[in-house]
Amino acid sequence: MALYTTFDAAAFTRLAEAYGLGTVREFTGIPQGSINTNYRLVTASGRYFVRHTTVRSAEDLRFEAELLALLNESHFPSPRLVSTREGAPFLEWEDGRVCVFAWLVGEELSRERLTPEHLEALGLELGKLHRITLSFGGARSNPYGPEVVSGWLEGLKRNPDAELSAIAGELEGYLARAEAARGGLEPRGVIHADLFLDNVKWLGDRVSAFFDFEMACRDFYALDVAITLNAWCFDAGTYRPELCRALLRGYQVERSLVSVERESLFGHALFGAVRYTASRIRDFHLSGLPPDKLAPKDFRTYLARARALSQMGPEGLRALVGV
Ligand SMILES: Nc1ncnc2c1ncn2[C@@H]1O[C@H](COP(=O)(O)OP(=O)(O)O)[C@@H](O)[C@H]1O
Ligand SMILES: N[C@@H](CCOP(=O)(O)O)C(=O)O
Repeated sequence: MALYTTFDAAAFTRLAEAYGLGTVREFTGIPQGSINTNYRLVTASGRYFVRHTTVRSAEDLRFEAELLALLNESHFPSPRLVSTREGAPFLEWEDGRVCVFAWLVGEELSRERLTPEHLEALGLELGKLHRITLSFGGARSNPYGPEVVSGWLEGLKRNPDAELSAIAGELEGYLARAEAARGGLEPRGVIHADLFLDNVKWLGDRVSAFFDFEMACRDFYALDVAITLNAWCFDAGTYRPELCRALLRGYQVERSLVSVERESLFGHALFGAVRYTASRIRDFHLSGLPPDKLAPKDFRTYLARARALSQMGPEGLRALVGV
């Protein structure tokens, strides 16, 4: 979320009043995240995660709130969104919209600690998410689909930094290859769309929550699997086969990939690698915020994924992940 805006005690007092949270005790900015401003808020009634957005629409926030309500009802490990006193899922506040979540317990895992057991558990929960949300009626298309990513690359090609401009050209080639290798009549439904290490809390070896559902939308299930694979199973320039296989093993306990999804996995992974290389260049590399306000995320590690995928090709990826 980062810290794009600073809020003072008076603003948090107004917020606590609107939500009925009791007296404000402390509030601290959180530099992690990307496009929102986040705070940890402690009041007389407990600890909360406060997310202020200037980007998301009321419809986006309603989709997220309704999805979280279904996940909570289904006992899926997910955040509890706190409603305002008037029962609304968000509030127009400080020139944007704010959501308040109960503070989550657990810890985020670092890459060095990941084991196949973690990936199997993660895959299982991702499969459950896809299964549970079959009954969800909300509509939201992917805000970061191929047309949007292509527009980002167009813009980056005009960047005065020759290296960035050359990378944008390289990414356009990967995007075209990805688009040719995915899609068609693939199963679609509700996906998280941003399942990175810093969006999952763990209690021991158990997933205690998937969170940050702000990018959740309707798109290909296999894209969610591929985004997760890229995020969790690539380290020091290479995909780790034992982690990839464990992720797919866990996922398929809940939901088997159909043949067209196995074939498209490469296209989704390459698309995901391009999309996150480009968004990291835009949101982090070019942001201008110092690290105490925006914890940096390296676009080169995503470029490395795109290059590795491009080299291995569809059959190489299928062999690697065992599908
Ligand atoms: N409900 C929560 N409880 C505790 N910590 C949270 C909660 N939501 C987010 N965080 C922390 O804040 C960080 C940034 O949140 P995140 O939702 O990923 O931001 P962004 O949407 O900007 O990427 C997370 O990595 C996590 O450490
Ligand atoms: N997960 C993305 C950036 C989006 O930030 P998040 O904090 O909302 O996950 C990345 O790592 O590039």
